Amino acid sequence: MKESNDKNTKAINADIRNLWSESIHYRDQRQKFDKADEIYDFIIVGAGTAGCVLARELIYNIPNVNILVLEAGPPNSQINDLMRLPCTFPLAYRARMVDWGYQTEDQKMPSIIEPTKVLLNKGFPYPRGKVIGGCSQKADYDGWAALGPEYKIWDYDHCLEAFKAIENNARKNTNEEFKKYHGFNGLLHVQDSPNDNYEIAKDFIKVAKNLGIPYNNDFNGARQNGIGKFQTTTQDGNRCSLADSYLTDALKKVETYPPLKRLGPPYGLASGVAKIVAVNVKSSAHMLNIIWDEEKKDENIAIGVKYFYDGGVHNAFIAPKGEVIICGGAINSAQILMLSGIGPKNNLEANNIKVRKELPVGRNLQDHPVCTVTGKISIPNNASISQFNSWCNGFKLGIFHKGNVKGKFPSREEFLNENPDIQVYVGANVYDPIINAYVTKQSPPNFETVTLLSVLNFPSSAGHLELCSSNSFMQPKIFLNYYSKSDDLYRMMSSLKLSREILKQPPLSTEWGIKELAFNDEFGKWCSVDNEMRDEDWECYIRGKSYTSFHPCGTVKMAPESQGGCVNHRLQVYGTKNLRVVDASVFPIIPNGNTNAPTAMVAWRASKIIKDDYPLNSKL
Ligand SMILES: Cc1cc2nc3c(=O)[nH]c(=O)nc-3n(C[C@H](O)[C@H](O)[C@H](O)COP(=O)(O)OP(=O)(O)OC[C@H]3O[C@@H](n4cnc5c(N)ncnc54)[C@H](O)[C@@H]3O)c2cc1C
Repeated sequence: MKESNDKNTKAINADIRNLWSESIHYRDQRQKFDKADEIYDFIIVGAGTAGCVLARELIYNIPNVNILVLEAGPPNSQINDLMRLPCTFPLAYRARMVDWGYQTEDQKMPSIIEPTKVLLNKGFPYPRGKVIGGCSQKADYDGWAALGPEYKIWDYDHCLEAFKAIENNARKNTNEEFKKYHGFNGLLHVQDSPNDNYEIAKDFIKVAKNLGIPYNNDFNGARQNGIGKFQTTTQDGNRCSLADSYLTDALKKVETYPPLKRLGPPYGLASGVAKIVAVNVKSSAHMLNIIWDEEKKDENIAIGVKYFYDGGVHNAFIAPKGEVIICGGAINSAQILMLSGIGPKNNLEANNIKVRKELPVGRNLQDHPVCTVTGKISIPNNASISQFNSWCNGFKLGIFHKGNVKGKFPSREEFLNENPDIQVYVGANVYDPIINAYVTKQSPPNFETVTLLSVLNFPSSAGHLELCSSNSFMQPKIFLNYYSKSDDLYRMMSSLKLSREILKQPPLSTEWGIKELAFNDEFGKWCSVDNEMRDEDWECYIRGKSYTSFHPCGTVKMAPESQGGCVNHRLQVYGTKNLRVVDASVFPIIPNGNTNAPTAMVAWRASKIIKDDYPLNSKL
């Protein structure tokens, strides 16, 4: 008898699952909910990296909950392969539909080399994914843990456990050392670049070796310095979105609680007898602000969210024990809190927003600035051209080194230092905005380029955000403050000097005929004397050509309140109840590497914390 009941329940669940996935497939989320239906255990705002991981981990690990995920952008299926190919993603983020279209502010700054002069950091487009799916060092996370005794849950060992839990590394024949640092059963797919055994890559490695840069076959292992091939978050050569993996998996769980009995054909589901245990994703649903419990005004209890969807404003509420979890990314999470009355007093009052809790939300904006050196290739024979073209599929090689704080060419010790602070991407016909603008104007482009793109992985400078309206559709002002601290400028300068030197070395300069571009030619004139770049020329070059590596974070800093924190070690917003922020905005210190995996790591760790707090809440 029990067995037949179980079978019935399974059949019903399968039916519900099919209906559910069909409705998601057609984005048919337009059914009207009445207020009673708009109650969820968790409301997650934002289906980017963090939101997708969190939704999946919560639905599988906390029994019998339902989750609403609100995402302002469209489902990622709408832009298909543009998003998925490693080489075309720069085109995807220019697609208005999937980008918030942000722009950073122009900033005048005193020159560091010649303090009497004022130089301009020009504003530039600041892409932030608006779509479903929207390597670090030990020292990074031990730095987080050093914020206080209770922050130990964010030390390197805890974070490594989370990194390994989310990773699905496809490398074959791995040794014990590799297994110490990598996971093989998670949903974040990671693989070596396919078909990357190109002669030009080998020549870059040879040149680097001659300059004293060691080879590194795993930047995400024990040691980060050296030159080597990147592993990327791709599966079968396509970029791997967390929506494809984590959110899709989350949507597979659809059950009822308590389990339903089949009452009669076709489904016989009596209304009101059960709750659907599932993740409900609403795309094109823009959260406006938090709904607070007005009866207990002083306690700042979040009870739900207000959002714009399907042409109207809707409310969604949380059930007892429930939480609102903001995963809107470093710009939007800060903006959402500020719009809801949590932030710097002056800025909120200037925008007629009632201050509920004064916190430095939007400060501590950290990012990895990028600057490039590009060379033009004169391919010696046709065979190499085709080989070169196939190498153009994204960035293949990385060089990690310590930058020189006096701006000099890095020393051998700096190459051997195992805590590098600069990452150089090497790629062909890739993203150098100035050169690309010229090359793409020509049809077909009449030359090939190779770009070395230096990223300041551990910047000292921090920027901030400012709200300029209480309208949630208006972008906040973004002040990046790149190179406001001198060591940032000098370290970047040292890396660009290295890149320039690499391109001058044979066989790159001889067999590949590489000649640097845009230092003193029709594409750019930066040398004030002959072909020499003096430090003042480098400063103008760096301020004039730098842009973002798309890694903003830190604007809702996790730290004790006395140290400028906005959320505590459990990611709860100070001075509020039922409200957490889980995404790149909580990083207290920017990770010394790309930010996607660390964000997924934070979300995975947060899911454990939220699970631990869930039964505790119920006793209150
Ligand atoms: C073009 C580009 C390329 C990148 N490439 C890499 C890379 O190669 N490697 C790497 O490691 N990192 C890369 N990054 C960085 C990485 O994507 C981010 O660090 C990571 O996505 C941050 O995750 P998040 O969850 O904090 O925010 P996001 O992934 O940005 O997610 C936030 C989500 O919240 C939604 N949202 C915001 N506000 C609202 C609202 N009011 N209502 C509803 N929904 C809202 C947004 O639309 C978005 O989907 C790249 C970023 C960009 C923009």
